[in-house]
Amino acid sequence: MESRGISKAVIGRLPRYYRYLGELNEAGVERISSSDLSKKMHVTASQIRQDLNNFGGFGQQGYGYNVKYLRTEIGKILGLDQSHNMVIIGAGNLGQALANYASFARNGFILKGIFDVNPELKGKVIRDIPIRMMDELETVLQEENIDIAALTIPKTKAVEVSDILVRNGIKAIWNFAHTDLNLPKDVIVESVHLSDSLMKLSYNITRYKEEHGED
Ligand SMILES: NC(=O)c1ccc[n+]([C@@H]2O[C@H](COP(=O)([O-])OP(=O)(O)OC[C@H]3O[C@@H](n4cnc5c(N)ncnc54)[C@H](O)[C@@H]3O)[C@@H](O)[C@H]2O)c1
Repeated sequence: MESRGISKAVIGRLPRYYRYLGELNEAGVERISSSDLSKKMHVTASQIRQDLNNFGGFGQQGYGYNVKYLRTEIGKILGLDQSHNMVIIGAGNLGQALANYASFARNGFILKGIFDVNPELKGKVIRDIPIRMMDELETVLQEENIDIAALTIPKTKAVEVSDILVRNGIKAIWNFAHTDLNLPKDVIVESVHLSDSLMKLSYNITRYKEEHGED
Protein backbone atom coordinates (compact mmCIF):
# COMPACT_ATOMS: atom_id res chain seq x y z
CA MET A 1 0.00 0.00 0.00
CA GLU A 2 2.67 2.45 1.06
CA SER A 3 4.65 1.60 -2.06
CA ARG A 4 1.64 2.62 -4.16
CA GLY A 5 1.90 6.03 -2.52
CA ILE A 6 -1.31 5.72 -0.54
CA SER A 7 -1.06 7.46 2.78
CA LYS A 8 -1.54 5.68 6.09
CA ALA A 9 -4.36 8.14 6.82
CA VAL A 10 -6.33 6.95 3.78
CA ILE A 11 -5.71 3.29 4.59
CA GLY A 12 -6.79 4.03 8.16
CA ARG A 13 -10.15 5.33 6.88
CA LEU A 14 -10.91 2.37 4.60
CA PRO A 15 -12.24 0.05 7.33
CA ARG A 16 -14.78 2.72 8.23
CA TYR A 17 -15.94 2.98 4.59
CA TYR A 18 -16.13 -0.79 4.49
CA ARG A 19 -18.25 -0.90 7.64
CA TYR A 20 -20.70 1.79 6.48
CA LEU A 21 -21.02 0.26 3.02
CA GLY A 22 -21.74 -3.08 4.69
CA GLU A 23 -24.58 -1.51 6.66
CA LEU A 24 -25.97 0.13 3.51
CA ASN A 25 -25.73 -3.14 1.64
CA GLU A 26 -27.57 -4.98 4.41
CA ALA A 27 -30.26 -2.29 4.32
CA GLY A 28 -30.74 -2.97 0.60
CA VAL A 29 -29.23 0.33 -0.61
CA GLU A 30 -27.81 -0.24 -4.10
CA ARG A 31 -26.15 3.08 -4.78
CA ILE A 32 -25.22 6.19 -2.90
CA SER A 33 -23.88 9.61 -3.84
CA SER A 34 -20.69 10.88 -2.23
CA SER A 35 -22.75 13.64 -0.59
CA ASP A 36 -25.20 11.16 1.01
CA LEU A 37 -22.34 8.93 2.11
CA SER A 38 -20.59 11.98 3.53
CA LYS A 39 -23.67 12.94 5.58
CA LYS A 40 -23.94 9.43 6.93
CA MET A 41 -20.25 9.21 7.80
CA HIS A 42 -19.77 12.81 8.96
CA VAL A 43 -16.87 13.46 6.61
CA THR A 44 -16.85 15.82 3.65
CA ALA A 45 -17.89 14.59 0.21
CA SER A 46 -14.60 15.85 -1.19
CA GLN A 47 -12.69 13.77 1.36
CA ILE A 48 -14.58 10.69 0.23
CA ARG A 49 -13.92 11.45 -3.44
CA GLN A 50 -10.23 12.12 -2.75
CA ASP A 51 -9.85 8.94 -0.70
CA LEU A 52 -11.51 6.73 -3.27
CA ASN A 53 -9.68 8.37 -6.16
CA ASN A 54 -6.51 6.82 -4.73
CA PHE A 55 -7.86 3.51 -5.92
CA GLY A 56 -9.22 4.60 -9.26
CA GLY A 57 -12.41 6.30 -8.14
CA PHE A 58 -15.18 3.68 -8.30
CA GLY A 59 -17.81 6.40 -8.69
CA GLN A 60 -19.64 7.67 -11.75
CA GLN A 61 -20.66 11.26 -12.28
CA GLY A 62 -24.39 11.60 -11.66
CA TYR A 63 -24.75 8.00 -10.50
CA GLY A 64 -22.78 7.87 -7.29
CA TYR A 65 -21.24 4.71 -5.96
CA ASN A 66 -22.50 1.20 -6.43
CA VAL A 67 -22.57 0.10 -2.78
CA LYS A 68 -21.94 -3.60 -3.28
CA TYR A 69 -19.19 -3.07 -5.85
CA LEU A 70 -17.43 -0.38 -3.81
CA ARG A 71 -17.57 -2.52 -0.68
CA THR A 72 -16.16 -5.51 -2.55
CA GLU A 73 -13.34 -3.41 -4.02
CA ILE A 74 -12.44 -1.84 -0.66
CA GLY A 75 -12.58 -5.34 0.82
CA LYS A 76 -10.05 -6.48 -1.79
CA ILE A 77 -7.77 -3.54 -0.98
CA LEU A 78 -7.97 -4.46 2.70
CA GLY A 79 -7.24 -8.10 1.87
CA LEU A 80 -10.65 -9.18 3.11
CA ASP A 81 -11.35 -11.21 0.00
CA GLN A 82 -9.09 -13.86 1.52
CA SER A 83 -9.52 -15.37 4.95
CA HIS A 84 -6.79 -15.12 7.57
CA ASN A 85 -6.15 -17.77 10.19
CA MET A 86 -5.51 -16.34 13.62
CA VAL A 87 -4.39 -17.46 17.09
CA ILE A 88 -4.78 -15.68 20.40
CA ILE A 89 -1.95 -15.89 22.91
CA GLY A 90 -3.13 -15.13 26.43
CA ALA A 91 -6.58 -16.41 27.37
CA GLY A 92 -7.28 -13.97 30.19
CA ASN A 93 -9.97 -11.28 30.24
CA LEU A 94 -9.06 -9.67 26.94
CA GLY A 95 -8.05 -12.83 25.09
CA GLN A 96 -11.33 -14.51 25.99
CA ALA A 97 -13.30 -11.41 25.05
CA LEU A 98 -11.66 -11.35 21.60
CA ALA A 99 -12.21 -15.09 21.19
CA ASN A 100 -15.88 -14.64 22.04
CA TYR A 101 -16.41 -11.96 19.43
CA ALA A 102 -18.00 -13.86 16.56
CA SER A 103 -17.96 -11.01 14.04
CA PHE A 104 -14.24 -11.26 13.29
CA ALA A 105 -15.01 -14.50 11.44
CA ARG A 106 -17.58 -12.67 9.29
CA ASN A 107 -14.72 -10.56 7.94
CA GLY A 108 -12.61 -13.63 7.29
CA PHE A 109 -10.51 -13.73 10.47
CA ILE A 110 -10.73 -17.36 11.49
CA LEU A 111 -9.71 -18.24 15.02
CA LYS A 112 -7.72 -21.47 15.00
CA GLY A 113 -6.36 -21.58 18.53
CA ILE A 114 -6.18 -19.94 21.95
CA PHE A 115 -3.09 -20.44 24.10
CA ASP A 116 -2.08 -19.71 27.66
CA VAL A 117 0.39 -20.85 30.32
CA ASN A 118 -2.16 -21.17 33.10
CA PRO A 119 -3.00 -24.90 33.52
CA GLU A 120 -6.33 -23.96 35.12
CA LEU A 121 -7.48 -22.68 31.74
CA LYS A 122 -6.48 -25.82 29.87
CA GLY A 123 -9.42 -27.34 28.00
CA LYS A 124 -11.84 -24.49 28.71
CA VAL A 125 -13.82 -24.11 25.48
CA ILE A 126 -14.59 -20.77 23.87
CA ARG A 127 -16.82 -20.90 20.81
CA ASP A 128 -15.86 -24.51 20.18
CA ILE A 129 -12.14 -23.85 20.59
CA PRO A 130 -10.38 -25.36 23.60
CA ILE A 131 -7.69 -23.30 25.31
CA ARG A 132 -4.36 -25.05 24.84
CA MET A 133 -1.06 -24.77 26.63
CA MET A 134 1.89 -23.00 25.06
CA ASP A 135 3.79 -26.24 24.44
CA GLU A 136 1.32 -26.95 21.62
CA LEU A 137 1.74 -23.55 19.99
CA GLU A 138 4.61 -24.37 17.64
CA THR A 139 2.80 -27.39 16.17
CA VAL A 140 -0.35 -25.34 15.54
CA LEU A 141 1.63 -22.50 13.96
CA GLN A 142 3.35 -24.94 11.63
CA GLU A 143 0.33 -27.03 10.73
CA GLU A 144 -2.58 -24.57 10.58
CA ASN A 145 -1.18 -21.92 8.25
CA ILE A 146 -1.60 -19.14 10.80
CA ASP A 147 -1.29 -15.57 9.48
CA ILE A 148 -2.03 -13.47 12.54
CA ALA A 149 -1.26 -13.81 16.25
CA ALA A 150 -3.08 -11.64 18.77
CA LEU A 151 -0.97 -10.96 21.87
CA THR A 152 -3.08 -10.52 24.97
CA ILE A 153 -0.47 -11.38 27.57
CA PRO A 154 1.32 -9.29 30.20
CA LYS A 155 3.80 -6.89 28.61
CA THR A 156 6.71 -8.54 30.43
CA LYS A 157 6.11 -11.68 28.36
CA ALA A 158 5.43 -10.03 25.01
CA VAL A 159 9.01 -9.98 23.70
CA GLU A 160 9.72 -13.62 24.50
CA VAL A 161 6.42 -14.80 23.00
CA SER A 162 6.74 -12.66 19.87
CA ASP A 163 10.19 -14.21 19.31
CA ILE A 164 8.60 -17.67 19.31
CA LEU A 165 5.97 -16.43 16.85
CA VAL A 166 8.53 -14.93 14.49
CA ARG A 167 10.71 -18.06 14.66
CA ASN A 168 7.68 -19.99 13.46
CA GLY A 169 7.01 -17.75 10.51
CA ILE A 170 4.29 -15.43 11.84
CA LYS A 171 4.31 -12.21 9.83
CA ALA A 172 1.52 -10.26 11.51
CA ILE A 173 1.07 -9.54 15.21
CA TRP A 174 -1.97 -7.84 16.69
CA ASN A 175 -0.33 -6.50 19.80
CA PHE A 176 -2.45 -5.53 22.81
CA ALA A 177 0.40 -5.72 25.32
CA HIS A 178 1.53 -2.21 26.13
CA THR A 179 5.08 -2.60 24.90
CA ASP A 180 6.99 -2.01 21.68
CA LEU A 181 8.14 -5.10 19.86
CA ASN A 182 11.37 -4.73 17.91
CA LEU A 183 10.87 -7.39 15.30
CA PRO A 184 12.34 -7.98 11.83
CA LYS A 185 11.09 -5.54 9.19
CA ASP A 186 9.01 -8.14 7.40
CA VAL A 187 6.88 -8.69 10.51
CA ILE A 188 3.94 -6.31 10.68
CA VAL A 189 2.87 -5.23 14.14
CA GLU A 190 -0.45 -3.50 14.67
CA SER A 191 -0.59 -2.23 18.26
CA VAL A 192 -3.92 -1.47 19.85
CA HIS A 193 -4.31 0.85 22.81
CA LEU A 194 -7.90 1.14 23.95
CA SER A 195 -6.81 3.71 26.51
CA ASP A 196 -5.78 6.08 23.67
CA SER A 197 -9.36 6.05 22.52
CA LEU A 198 -10.57 6.73 26.06
CA MET A 199 -8.12 9.62 26.37
CA LYS A 200 -9.54 11.14 23.17
CA LEU A 201 -12.97 10.83 24.73
CA SER A 202 -11.69 12.50 27.87
CA TYR A 203 -10.24 15.34 25.77
CA ASN A 204 -13.59 15.85 24.06
CA ILE A 205 -15.55 15.78 27.33
CA THR A 206 -13.15 18.34 28.78
CA ARG A 207 -13.43 20.64 25.71
CA TYR A 208 -17.22 20.33 25.78
CA LYS A 209 -17.38 21.25 29.45
CA GLU A 210 -15.06 24.22 28.91
CA GLU A 211 -17.13 25.48 25.99
CA HIS A 212 -20.40 25.06 27.86
CA GLY A 213 -19.13 26.54 31.08
CA GLU A 214 -19.52 23.36 33.12
CA ASP A 215 -17.11 22.33 35.88
N1 LIG B 1 -4.13 -2.54 24.43
C1 LIG B 1 -5.24 -2.40 25.08
O1 LIG B 1 -6.08 -1.59 24.75
C2 LIG B 1 -5.45 -3.28 26.28
C3 LIG B 1 -6.64 -3.33 26.97
C4 LIG B 1 -6.75 -4.21 28.02
C5 LIG B 1 -5.65 -4.99 28.37
N2 LIG B 1 -4.50 -4.86 27.69
C6 LIG B 1 -3.31 -5.65 27.96
O2 LIG B 1 -3.58 -6.96 27.48
C7 LIG B 1 -2.94 -7.91 28.29
C8 LIG B 1 -3.97 -8.87 28.85
O3 LIG B 1 -4.89 -8.20 29.69
P1 LIG B 1 -5.96 -9.03 30.50
O4 LIG B 1 -6.80 -8.08 31.23
O5 LIG B 1 -6.59 -10.02 29.60
O6 LIG B 1 -4.99 -9.79 31.52
P2 LIG B 1 -5.21 -11.19 32.20
O7 LIG B 1 -4.26 -11.26 33.34
O8 LIG B 1 -6.65 -11.46 32.45
O9 LIG B 1 -4.74 -12.23 31.06
C9 LIG B 1 -3.41 -12.44 30.69
C10 LIG B 1 -3.27 -13.92 30.35
O10 LIG B 1 -1.98 -14.13 29.78
C11 LIG B 1 -1.52 -15.40 30.26
N3 LIG B 1 -0.06 -15.44 30.11
C12 LIG B 1 0.89 -14.93 30.91
N4 LIG B 1 2.11 -15.20 30.41
C13 LIG B 1 1.92 -15.90 29.28
C14 LIG B 1 2.79 -16.47 28.31
N5 LIG B 1 4.12 -16.36 28.41
N6 LIG B 1 2.26 -17.14 27.27
C15 LIG B 1 0.91 -17.26 27.15
N7 LIG B 1 0.03 -16.75 28.04
C16 LIG B 1 0.53 -16.07 29.08
C17 LIG B 1 -1.99 -15.42 31.70
O11 LIG B 1 -1.99 -16.73 32.22
C18 LIG B 1 -3.38 -14.83 31.58
O12 LIG B 1 -4.38 -15.83 31.35
C19 LIG B 1 -2.19 -7.10 29.34
O13 LIG B 1 -0.88 -6.89 28.86
C20 LIG B 1 -2.95 -5.80 29.40
O14 LIG B 1 -2.16 -4.72 29.82
C21 LIG B 1 -4.38 -4.04 26.65
